[in-house]
Amino acid sequence: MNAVVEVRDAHVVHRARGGGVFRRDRVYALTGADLTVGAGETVGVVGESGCGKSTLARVLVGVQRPVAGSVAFRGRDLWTMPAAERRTLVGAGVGMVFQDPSTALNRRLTVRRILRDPLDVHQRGTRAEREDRVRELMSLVGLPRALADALPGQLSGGQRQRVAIARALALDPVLVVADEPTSALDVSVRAQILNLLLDLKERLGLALVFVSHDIQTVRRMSDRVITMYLGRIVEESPAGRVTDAARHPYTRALFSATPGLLDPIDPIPLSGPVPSATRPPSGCPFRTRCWKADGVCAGAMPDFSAASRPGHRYRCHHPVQEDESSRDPADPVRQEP
Ligand SMILES: Nc1ncnc2c1ncn2[C@@H]1O[C@H](COP(=O)(O)OP(=O)(O)OP(=O)(O)O)[C@@H](O)[C@H]1O
Repeated sequence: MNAVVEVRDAHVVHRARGGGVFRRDRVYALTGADLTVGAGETVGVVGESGCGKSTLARVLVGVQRPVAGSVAFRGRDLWTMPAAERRTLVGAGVGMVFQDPSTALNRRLTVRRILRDPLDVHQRGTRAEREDRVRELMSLVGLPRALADALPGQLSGGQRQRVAIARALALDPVLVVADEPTSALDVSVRAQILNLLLDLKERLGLALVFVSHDIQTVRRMSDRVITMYLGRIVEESPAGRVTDAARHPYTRALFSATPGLLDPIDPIPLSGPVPSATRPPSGCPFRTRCWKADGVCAGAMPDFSAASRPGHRYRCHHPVQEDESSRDPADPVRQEP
């Protein structure tokens, strides 16, 4: 695989929010993350709220420095190069699309200025060429030219997200990272924005990392699905088979709870809350909610095992069998953190 970005054993630890200067709690937002995104592929990232999806996205685009581990963009280690070089390399090579275009766009700038800004900052072409590029970008994302002088507040939510996507594409990136790009939009325009992203990805040969709570959408959009739980990547599987071939109990449970599957599977209810990211359980972090967990799971987080299909791997001591359709009826054995 021709790698665009490679994250190796990345850890991100935050100081817990609130609690004043004497509070020393640490939030383990990302632990030992390994991920390679290849040229032209779409990688979906799923997991419950707070599991570290956005943190992983921020690490991928070089705005969050891991406390340990490495991030290489097109083969170059981002955190050993000077900051200015990193900003130029990532600024031109990666586009980022955020959840809420109302806050991601400067309210005082016209569409034209918003789209010209990255071209000005990176000094791309002459002024006339930049204006041409702005028109080209607007047409690429299906925005009428008449909107060039509009302010974000004069646009609909869908149009604003089109502007945000056009801005992300301004410098011809090789990778676009979209973090919940449709969750702030009306249901009626979500499909249009998703189709636009897929269409652009195909036309421009982009790699796309797609972070979403919407598991069905991730499955439809992606070549590969990454499942995260409490700061860890627990499974990586080809998207087409994720509902029936996933081996990690958490991936199975997550997808089983998704309405609207073509082939519905028996729902696997997860009991109990997600443990705190300030005090993750020892061993496998999912063990406190897992019906398969035993003492082994409390001891250590297993390394990745390769499943039978290429591109499919998981970290679990007691993986679900591929033909195991539902939760084991035996009483769940849950371990205390
Ligand atoms: N700047 C920060 N300071 C302290 N804790 C943080 C910070 N950013 C994230 N966290 C914590 O790190 C963990 C991972 O957060 P992250 O936003 O990556 O999760 P997420 O899966 O994207 O969540 P959501 O789906 O709700 O957006 C959470 O426990 C979150 O509260």
